[in-house]
Amino acid sequence: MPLHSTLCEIAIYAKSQKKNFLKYILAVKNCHTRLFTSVGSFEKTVKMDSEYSVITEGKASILFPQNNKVFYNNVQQFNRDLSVAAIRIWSEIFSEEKQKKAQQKKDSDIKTQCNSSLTECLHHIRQPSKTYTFTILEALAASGLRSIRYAKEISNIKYIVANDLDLDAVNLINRNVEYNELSKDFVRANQGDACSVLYQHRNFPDRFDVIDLDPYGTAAPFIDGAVQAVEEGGLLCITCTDLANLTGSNYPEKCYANYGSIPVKGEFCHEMALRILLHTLSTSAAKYRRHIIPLLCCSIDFYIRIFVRVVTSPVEPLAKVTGKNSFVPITGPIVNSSCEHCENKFHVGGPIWSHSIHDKKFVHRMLEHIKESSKETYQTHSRMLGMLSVVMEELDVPLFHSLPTLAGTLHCTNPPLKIFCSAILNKGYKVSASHAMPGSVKTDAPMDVIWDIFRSWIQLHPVTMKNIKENSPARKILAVEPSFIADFTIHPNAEPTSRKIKLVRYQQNPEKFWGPKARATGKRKVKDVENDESTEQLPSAKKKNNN
Ligand SMILES: C[S@@+](CC[C@H](N)C(=O)[O-])C[C@H]1O[C@@H](n2cnc3c(N)ncnc32)[C@H](O)[C@@H]1O
Repeated sequence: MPLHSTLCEIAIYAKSQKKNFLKYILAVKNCHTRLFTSVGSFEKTVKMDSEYSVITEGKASILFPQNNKVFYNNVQQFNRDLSVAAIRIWSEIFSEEKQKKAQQKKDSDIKTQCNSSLTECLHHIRQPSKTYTFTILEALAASGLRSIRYAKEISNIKYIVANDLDLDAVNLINRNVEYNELSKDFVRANQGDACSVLYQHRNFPDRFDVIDLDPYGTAAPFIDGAVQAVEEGGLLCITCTDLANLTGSNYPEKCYANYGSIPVKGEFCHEMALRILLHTLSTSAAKYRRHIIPLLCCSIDFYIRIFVRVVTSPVEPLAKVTGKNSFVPITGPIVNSSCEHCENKFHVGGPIWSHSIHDKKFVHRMLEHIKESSKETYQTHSRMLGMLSVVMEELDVPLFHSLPTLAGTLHCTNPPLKIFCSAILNKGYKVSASHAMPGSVKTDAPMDVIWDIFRSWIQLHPVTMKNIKENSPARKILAVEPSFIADFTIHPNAEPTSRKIKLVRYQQNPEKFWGPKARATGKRKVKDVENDESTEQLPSAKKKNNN
């Protein structure tokens, strides 16, 4: 039977079985070494001699070497879905800003022209508003999947440079561009060191409007180039997977060498990792009279991903402003060498970015866009909705507490999250969860209020003091009478809407052995702890070193 009629039969069968044609072909590839497929008017040859498999993600179908030589990690689909949505929303805002500027210029031109000629005036009024196109650099592009998704799923792109150091990767990008029927002028495969490419494009008008850095491990070597090569108001999208360094699981020197900051081990370490990366970006940008505006910064699975705008401005909010052009240095340190509550020694960490890590207006717009989109557009749709909803609810204060750790310090039972949050709210403070950890407590309540709530809790649920060592933090904290008795009555805002309506707030393990391609060591356990969050089922407190 001729090959093309065999293929037709396969296609009809695949359709009747609601199977993806290409995936189905893959399943029968062992029967055929060479298949011709026709997609629309485009005829292409797919070599199916077990060298390649086809992976479909979003609107892109990627030929991917079976021997896994060029990096593909399907668990990162959430990263790519989120990036498509973020770039889409950023590009709308970028275009609106440009249109507004153009409109202002037009208005002033009209004013001038109308004074001289009515025809000129009408000509100006009738000019349609321009659509702004933008450029993207994916500096470490591997198979080109991400660039091809951007090309197919985001409007108004002028062109994309998909760069990789590895020649095999560049050949594969070219093959995939062709396979997806995109022009090589639209998605331009380029072989080069990401740093060189960034430095070659650091001056106007060669800069890129969007730069995506998605390396193995740390993005630190590329940051200096990226903050220069991004256009005014442009977008940096950065992944770092070196969380062992950023969270202090390795030697702190490694993090200091890469990011100029010391990590602190603690339950908040993943948010601290985000703030360390933002600190590095902001200090790098400051060298070039630029500063960063974080739009969305997320701790996800085994990596962090941030979306940040870069603008030119000499202002760095480091000193106290006392008048126009007059500053005094900030004062400090604001703490002693040991803790006033438990008398333990303070550990030094940072410096970190202490301003907002999300722009809520941006996140809201992104969330609205995702709600209007379907699971076909974003296969990780429910997770996107869940995470961004938690981000929207997140309080704008740095870092957070973990209830089990606080309870562990005092050797008491975990207060249910809802009851503990109610006590904070009833005392007049704000509270939320953090997207970075299930069961987290983000609050503007000071530490003495937190310990007083625990002291009140312990009055209702006493601890066995004989089990607590002398001179332990627990003894010191519990020796103090609470300055108020906490009100544990359930507060109407103690349960966030995202939990009430049962969104996927925190991710379950996406698949067996998930993580960075080289299996992570000491990786975080991320499980769906929705139930854990609501009542007493929080992860049990670690009985550690405190007594
Ligand atoms: C994690 S993969 C990129 C995955 C890709 N962004 C995606 O979403 O599918 C990292 C890639 O960076 C490339 N690479 C490593 N060092 C590089 C450098 N200095 N310049 C350019 N590419 C580099 C590797 O060859 C590899 O293909």
